[in-house]
Amino acid sequence: MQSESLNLFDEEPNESKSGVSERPFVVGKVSAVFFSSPDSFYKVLLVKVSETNIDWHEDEIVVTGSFADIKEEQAYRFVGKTVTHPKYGTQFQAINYENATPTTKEGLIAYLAGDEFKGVGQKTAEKIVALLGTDAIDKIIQDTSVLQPLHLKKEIAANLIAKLKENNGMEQIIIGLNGYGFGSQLAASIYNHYRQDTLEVLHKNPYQLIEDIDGIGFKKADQIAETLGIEFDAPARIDGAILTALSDLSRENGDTYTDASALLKATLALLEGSRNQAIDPQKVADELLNLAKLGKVVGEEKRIYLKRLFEAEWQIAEHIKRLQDAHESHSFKQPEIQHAIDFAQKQFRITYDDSQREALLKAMQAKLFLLTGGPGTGKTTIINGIVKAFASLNELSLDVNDYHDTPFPILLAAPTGRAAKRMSEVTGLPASTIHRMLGLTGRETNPDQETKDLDGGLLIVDEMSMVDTALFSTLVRAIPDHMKVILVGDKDQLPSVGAGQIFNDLLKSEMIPKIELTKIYRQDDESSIVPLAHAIKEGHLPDDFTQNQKDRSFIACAPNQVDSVITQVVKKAEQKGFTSQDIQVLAPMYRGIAGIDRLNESLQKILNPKKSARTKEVEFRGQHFRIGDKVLQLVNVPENNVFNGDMGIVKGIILAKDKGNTDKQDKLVIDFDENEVAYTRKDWLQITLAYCTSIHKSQGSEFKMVILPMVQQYARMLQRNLLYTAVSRAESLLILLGDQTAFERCVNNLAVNRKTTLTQRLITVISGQTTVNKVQATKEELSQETETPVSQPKQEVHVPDNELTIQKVLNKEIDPMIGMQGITPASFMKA
Ligand SMILES: Nc1ncnc2c1ncn2[C@@H]1O[C@H](COP(=O)(O)OP(=O)(O)OP(=O)(O)O)[C@@H](O)[C@H]1O
Repeated sequence: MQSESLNLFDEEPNESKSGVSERPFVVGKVSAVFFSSPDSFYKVLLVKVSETNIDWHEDEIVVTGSFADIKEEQAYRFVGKTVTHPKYGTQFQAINYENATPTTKEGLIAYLAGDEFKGVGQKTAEKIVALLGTDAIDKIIQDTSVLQPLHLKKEIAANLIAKLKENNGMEQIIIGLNGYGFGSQLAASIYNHYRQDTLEVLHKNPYQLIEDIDGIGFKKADQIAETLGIEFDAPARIDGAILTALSDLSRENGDTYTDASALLKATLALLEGSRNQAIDPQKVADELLNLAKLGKVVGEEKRIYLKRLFEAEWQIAEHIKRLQDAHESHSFKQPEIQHAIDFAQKQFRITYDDSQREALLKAMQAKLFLLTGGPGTGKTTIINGIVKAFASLNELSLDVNDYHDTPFPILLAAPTGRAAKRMSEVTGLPASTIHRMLGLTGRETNPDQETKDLDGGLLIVDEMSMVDTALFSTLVRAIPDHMKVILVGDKDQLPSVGAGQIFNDLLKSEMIPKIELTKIYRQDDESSIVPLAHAIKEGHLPDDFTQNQKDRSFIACAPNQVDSVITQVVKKAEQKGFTSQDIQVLAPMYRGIAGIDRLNESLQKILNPKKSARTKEVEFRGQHFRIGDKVLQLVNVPENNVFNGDMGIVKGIILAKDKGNTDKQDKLVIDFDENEVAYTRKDWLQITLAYCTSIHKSQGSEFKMVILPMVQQYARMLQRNLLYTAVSRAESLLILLGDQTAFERCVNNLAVNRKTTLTQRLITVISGQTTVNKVQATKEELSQETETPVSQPKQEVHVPDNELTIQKVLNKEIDPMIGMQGITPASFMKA
């Protein structure tokens, strides 16, 4: 059974005895499978060597690599290289393998007569081999009718064929994937996605993998394509590059669409960067048009969208309209609501000011309501008021113990675990992450992913500024008609990491009732942090910026001093009784002398030093983890109840060599608020040291003491919403340091608005007003339009050659309806 394996290996082949160069190989029976990864094809095998061309004089060798279902006592031929593992010594690292059994008649008979093939005994096996020879298996797989002359019982033949196909099918695929140089993890993702069609998809269009598999970029797909002989200007290659460029641009800039010239530039950079061959821009323009026809991208006016983001914006608008048009289970008259607000006031012993009262009234009257405000303006106070008033109007108990068999009727959610936890603390009610509430893992790639049905009368989502287009479209889709929805956030904070600026767009549309709270309450308690945050928001630094206050100070220093100044501040704070949990250093960038990586290294030395040579520690990608380290979770893993942005403490380190560690793997045990999670090495990518974290990752969290360096080296990161977000993370102490001009640069640099069209969609769908030429045309109008395309206004500006080509396409050929034939906004409604 020969496998197809392509030569993507970079190792030097060995010179064989015959003088023909041969790759290092080991042939032998597998005597034990030491380790088999549960979620990839990675395995560690012990192989009894029968033949090899490497310098090896022992009977057995450990072979590692990516293998399908390996059977003990079967022989395989492994191709790869020898490596020396620091702990386990010399091993053979297989890059590929093939089944070496059975090559002899006897071997094949014994194999077919084995337990696996029910009903096939020694006699039948002999007959099969006598008829079909030693390549019987290949013959049967290729054409099952070759078995007919043997008149086997129907079930026996069917089982034999199915088993052979199953064994060999998967094996062939893994062998094929190995041949393309995929690691075991990626091979598992690819196999799980395409199953038996894996190699067919890969051979037909390797660029398809970029769209379907996380972790496969253009370069990797292009490498495979090149080995398959796909030409540098093949349409599939250009399509792959356009789609990658479009998605990269939206990820880098947070935009939901891009323009032709940026897309063309990025596409050409990918194409020419990967194979160093010039491409005619007209070809890219032609393919863009083709992708639009196929519905993979959508062109509208001068905007080019990835289909999923285009649809997501429409879906959001349509679902918001659906929710606004529907009625709540019970609606209440104004005096009843006022009464409920008075009741809440009494309960909380507070007097709401006029705008807070208005917020409460509107929230209770509207089906959907937006609440925004800076720190300390009373957002949480209003959330509490809404919950109380809603419960009293609907005569609901707020005691969770009263709900045994029915779900709690008020849903509270936030985008991060920490924000959800805070929400739960301040309301005294259960709150969860949006992902968990929807039953999502956060790793979904399908935009139409099914979610849990939401149940209840009221949904409040906090920290809305962090919610991106993809998540929000999934969320609104899941909200039932009768549910009241309150979206709360601070519009001036950093926008979401993913594409879009949902909360800002919702506010800007003027289509949804909203209130902005501006009166600062926390100021009364002499805090100077909250007024600083508000001054930054308004675009200036207060006069006393550099003067030390009770709760805030500024230390001027050069970039190369940032590290040592922070270390000194932290040492002092520690002496004063602050723990590493209380102190949080925030910085905008990972790299550089004042970057997060460097600061984490220094902070770890102070807050959790290596006490002696015997201190247990593990190393991963340049970071050392010790017991007691503060770490940050970087991705959502709902199975373990840990989410992106959660902070934990390393509670245990279990080494592979430790006695009693049965699975022989290094493990870190991390405690997230009494939820202990074990991470094996392959999961360590999910965590990082967290003494210093990025400002983006700190969103939705607050810390007792925040230390914030700002230096000119942070360059393009120096933006107002970044500084504002960082400053408003501090609960009671804020230490600013660095270059005053860098702080000034932040406040003067209003972040550029992201390119999105949600506001337009909302206006179009809700008010029926047309803001975009064609998007709300009816189906009939659309079909007419496609016959007589509307030409776009000519561009007067001078554009370079490349851009001219694509502009030409945009102006003449891509009419606004591309990708929308037969589609109305209602088509984006997913029930
Ligand atoms: N009308 C009011 N009268 C008196 N105190 C108030 C009033 N509104 C809010 N406060 C108080 O002001 C402080 C800040 O309010 P709250 O925590 O609700 O603001 P926030 O907008 O949620 O702030 P942050 O976003 O920083 O968490 C709280 O101590 C709260 O009790």
